[in-house]
Amino acid sequence: MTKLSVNINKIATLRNARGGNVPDLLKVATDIQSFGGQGITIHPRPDERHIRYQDARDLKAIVHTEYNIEGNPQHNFIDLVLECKPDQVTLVPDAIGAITSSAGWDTINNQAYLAEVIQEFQRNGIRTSIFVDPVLEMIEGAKKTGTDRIELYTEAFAHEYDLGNKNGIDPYVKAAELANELGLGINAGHDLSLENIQFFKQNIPGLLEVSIGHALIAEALYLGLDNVVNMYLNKLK
Ligand SMILES: CC(=O)[C@@H](O)[C@H](O)COP(=O)(O)O
Ligand SMILES: NCC(=O)COP(=O)(O)O
Repeated sequence: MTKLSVNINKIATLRNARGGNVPDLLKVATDIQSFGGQGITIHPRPDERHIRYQDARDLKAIVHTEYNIEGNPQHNFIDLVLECKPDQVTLVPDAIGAITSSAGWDTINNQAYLAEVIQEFQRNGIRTSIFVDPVLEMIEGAKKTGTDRIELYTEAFAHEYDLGNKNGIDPYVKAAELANELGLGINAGHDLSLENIQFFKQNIPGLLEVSIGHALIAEALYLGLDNVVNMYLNKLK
């Protein structure tokens, strides 16, 4: 089974545009779970342009499905995650001020650093996942960090799929096969959508979880949040 974790960054973007509490992030997270969403993902960025650190704390009491916090493990982020104790932390090598995530970890050059941070989270009972490109050396490197899971960075797949090129899945299939062989759990995310999710799910062996935000919230403008969550759940069966 592949779990759907809904990334609610864009709800916070909308809220922050007016400085009040509309839409109410905590209510949206509650509703997504009652609609069937199997997890909530947030990616607090250092400038707090969408998710604020206080949101991460407040969500702890609200998320009764799987709580996943993503981010670059700088000191403030590490402290926040250790305080919130989510079910899972996903480490992403974002540059400060990056518009969005744009690359996976170099798991070879950052191996010692990642291993140290991962151990700290695991000691605190938090499952770890690290964001990686579908490159075999990087999957092997991920294994050596001790992480529980990897998150395959799916932007390249989504881009190729949009262009009508289904071969864009090939590196992801090879990466997933290797991850399965090595005993790494597999998550995936970035630019997944109602258009491409079923093809991705059907081709990736052992896909445990997808986190989807940007497209899902945009689709909900036309189709409604309840409906969209259930459309994803059907495609992930
Ligand atoms: C790791 C990943 O691919 C997504 O979480 C992405 O980082 C979303 O962040 P933004 O909503 O800030 O674009
Ligand atoms: N980890 C990926 C994620 O949470 C959502 O990415 P996107 O759907 O907003 O591109």
